[in-house]
Amino acid sequence: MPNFVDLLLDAVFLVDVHGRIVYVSAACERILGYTPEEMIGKTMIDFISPEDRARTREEASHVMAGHPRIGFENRYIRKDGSLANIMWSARWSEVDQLRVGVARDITERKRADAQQAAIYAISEAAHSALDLTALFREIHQIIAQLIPADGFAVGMCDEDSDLLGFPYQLGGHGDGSLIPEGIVLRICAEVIRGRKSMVIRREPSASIAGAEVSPSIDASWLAVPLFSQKATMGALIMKSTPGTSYTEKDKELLEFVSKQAAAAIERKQLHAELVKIAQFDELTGLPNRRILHDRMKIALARSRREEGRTAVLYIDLDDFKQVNDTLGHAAGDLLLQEVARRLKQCVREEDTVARLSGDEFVVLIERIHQSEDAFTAAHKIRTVVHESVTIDGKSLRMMPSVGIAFYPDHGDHAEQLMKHADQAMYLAKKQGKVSAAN
Ligand SMILES: Nc1nc2c(ncn2[C@@H]2O[C@H](COP(=O)(O)OP(=O)(O)OP(=O)(O)O)[C@@H](O)[C@H]2O)c(=O)[nH]1
Repeated sequence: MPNFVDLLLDAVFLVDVHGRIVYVSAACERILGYTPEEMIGKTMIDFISPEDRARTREEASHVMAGHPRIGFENRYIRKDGSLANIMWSARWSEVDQLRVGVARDITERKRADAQQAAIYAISEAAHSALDLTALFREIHQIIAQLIPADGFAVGMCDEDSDLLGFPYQLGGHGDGSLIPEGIVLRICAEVIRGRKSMVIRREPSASIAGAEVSPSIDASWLAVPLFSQKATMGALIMKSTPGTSYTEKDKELLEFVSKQAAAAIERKQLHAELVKIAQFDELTGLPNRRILHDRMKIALARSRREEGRTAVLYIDLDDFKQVNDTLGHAAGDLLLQEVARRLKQCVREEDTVARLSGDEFVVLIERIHQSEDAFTAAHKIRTVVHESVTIDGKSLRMMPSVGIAFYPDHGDHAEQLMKHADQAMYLAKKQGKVSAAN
């Protein structure tokens, strides 16, 4: 074979009928780390990644049966233990009784393609995932395509308490339990605090945050921080499959993908925050008018189906303005929060307590058997809200006026019922007692 073959960037292999390498060009050293001398005389299949051996054997028989092929791909184990993705052009030479194969190293291209695909997939998931949990699940699946793992978890710092929690974790066998090992907590805390990725190989002597890793843990760990625009919001952590170890390359890959993952998580968190703002009253945390309207529509549809009754209680505090005027707006805010808390106490978990605006609240009580049930709730509300409350060292007593309207007695639709309950509340305010719509 003339020498110029050694100038080729691809490696040329000649393999005999028994699968033994009889010649390989110099490029094999650049691609696989072995010199031609180290490869010649060896069985080709032994260099192939075990998962790819069966289909490579099949492919070789096909070529040897006289079917030349361009584009077959498989993975080889390099001398340093890493994997090389190879694309082949091969044919069988009947005269020479040799398989001629040209091997192209496509590892970098594969990696770049996989990274690109992962980035697209993650930004896609940021839009399509219904909530954060769904997004974490998708991020896990996308990363699992790139880096094999037996377990995956997302650690997130709570912004207020600074505590580390694991909103998502999955063991490799689907049992969901990656975290029994306290090691996960320690690695994540260390990665977040140090703002630096970590690869823990399987050496039993490895120490994390001053603690010895148990020698019984037959796994390698890979963790990278998730950076938000402002701070480190959490970390991604992966546990390797038994017997394998993560490399610096894996770390670089996960760091690369984690940037996209962090952006997607941040976007989803912001979205969840906006949805919350749009649905809940900021001061009291109660559902706002919009959610009340939605829940009323659902409740009325259910009542219609079940031929049941639903009560709407319209509540307005008497002389609330005076609290603002005498003690200040901040004191008024505290009072409204306390009233919200007490109103929730007065009804069942499944009933809705909403704040309409200012000192106006609505309680929606479903599945009322008799009108008396709603009156009982209204009297309880008057009693509980009227109990004294201390604000800024001053003891106050509020009295709510409560008006009630019933489905189907006072209307079929939310708007009609609200109007009737509001009118009943005005009547109650005048009369100083609970009032029902006419
Ligand atoms: N502190 C505080 N006050 C608010 C808020 N929203 C509205 N208000 C005030 O709540 C008061 C409600 O007024 P009204 O219900 O008309 O007055 P009221 O004194 O309760 O009178 P009656 O309902 O007739 O007994 C107004 O002074 C508003 O400025 C809020 O979020 N915080």
